[in-house]
Amino acid sequence: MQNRQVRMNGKTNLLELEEHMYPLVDVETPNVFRNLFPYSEVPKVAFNDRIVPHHMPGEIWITDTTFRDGQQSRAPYTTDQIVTIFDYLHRLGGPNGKIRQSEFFLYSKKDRDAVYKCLERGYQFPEVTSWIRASKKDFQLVRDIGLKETGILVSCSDYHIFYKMKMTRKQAMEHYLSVIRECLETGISPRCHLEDITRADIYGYVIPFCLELMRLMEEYRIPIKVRCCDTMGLGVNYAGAVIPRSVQGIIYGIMTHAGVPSQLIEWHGHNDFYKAVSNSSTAWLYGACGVNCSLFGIGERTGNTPLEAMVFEYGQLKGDLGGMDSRVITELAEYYEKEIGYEIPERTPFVGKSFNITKAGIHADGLLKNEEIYNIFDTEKLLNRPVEVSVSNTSGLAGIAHWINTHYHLKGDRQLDKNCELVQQVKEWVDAQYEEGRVTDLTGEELKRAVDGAAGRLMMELDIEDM
Ligand SMILES: CC(C)C(=O)C(=O)O
Repeated sequence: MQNRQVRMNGKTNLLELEEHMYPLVDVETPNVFRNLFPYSEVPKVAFNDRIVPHHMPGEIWITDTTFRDGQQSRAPYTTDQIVTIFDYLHRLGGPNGKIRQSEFFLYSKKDRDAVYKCLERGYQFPEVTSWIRASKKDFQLVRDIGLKETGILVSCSDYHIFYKMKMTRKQAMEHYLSVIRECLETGISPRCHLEDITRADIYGYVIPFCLELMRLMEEYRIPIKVRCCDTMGLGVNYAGAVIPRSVQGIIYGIMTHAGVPSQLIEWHGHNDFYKAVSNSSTAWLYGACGVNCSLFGIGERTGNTPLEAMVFEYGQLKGDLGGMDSRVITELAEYYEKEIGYEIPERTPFVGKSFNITKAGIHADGLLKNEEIYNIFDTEKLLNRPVEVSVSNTSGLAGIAHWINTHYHLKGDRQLDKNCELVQQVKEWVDAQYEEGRVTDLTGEELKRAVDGAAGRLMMELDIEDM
């Protein structure tokens, strides 16, 4: 056992690093954890009931990969679109830089133009960072552009080391360390993307490798980040699950046994098993300061951790939004739909058209009495999206009354009661539509015409301000 001091950002952490306890285990044949990943069967979760303590850092943040992993899986954005989205991210992240960084490709002239334009904005946050091929020429490029940090791919499972790179663990480790050394020599801070960490040998490869990274960090006095990439979305957050699938087990090992400080640990999730959000929150809870996300979760296959979801995870874990302006999420959703032509599935939390629309009449009745009964929070205040009802054959009088009150901004004693004559007349019209065989919801335009018609017949002034 050996004591070692690691100094970061002027602070000194005395770490008792068990350096000799975690030598590289240079196996002859790949360990693909067949017991957990039988391939022709569903993956398995095994438990050893080792409980990892919570260790949420005082400050946590979000980093963005909309323009890297996000863009890998869709048609490229134009330079103008990138700059506009970057502006939105800046506003969303607020003055405390809760959206701390955004990463960009530097491959083509178009990629670099976008970087220059975003840098010209002069924002402190999100900090522009890069993703490159790991070569001396590209490190120089990062430096010439004026960036401080770059992502480097250091795939860590035997699936990648043996099958893709055709190397042994020792060869892969030596190769990565020489590339990272080159990066440090250029004065650029490396962000090491440990691809496929949830299928990697954590104590036989990942921790020995991270120990080496921490040695290099001491030698060069340049921060080295460790990004834990759950490439196939296989991470789980169940208490007592075994590594490499246990998110908390991975974070704990890297922090405690490899001595990587929390501010240099990031989680990058994928949503193959619907776990991207809960795994990212788990990474925060157990010691990672950063979670890497993309807007609306757009990313490879089933996507990445949706950035907008982590805004609300942040709020729930920390007690407030830390200065983030969550209403910008709605502006971004509108921008994606109208300007980029990306259709957000309507039931997507926080941004889909239906996320706070209730259809059942019985729920609408509750909403009419008090909107808190059927709304997750004040969606009008936090997202500029008032709770709504959509009108169909099941909406009933309450649903129709709620629709009119919302769409005509009728508040307080101007609100219509579900039993009033106007609501009854509109309901008769709605019922007639479905008796004639209609099977779809009524559109806002159709309802507005029906309401205006009924109000005219009743010579009623709704005294409204239309939406
Ligand atoms: C390419 C790697 C770094 C990645 O994004 C992932 O593992 O998901």
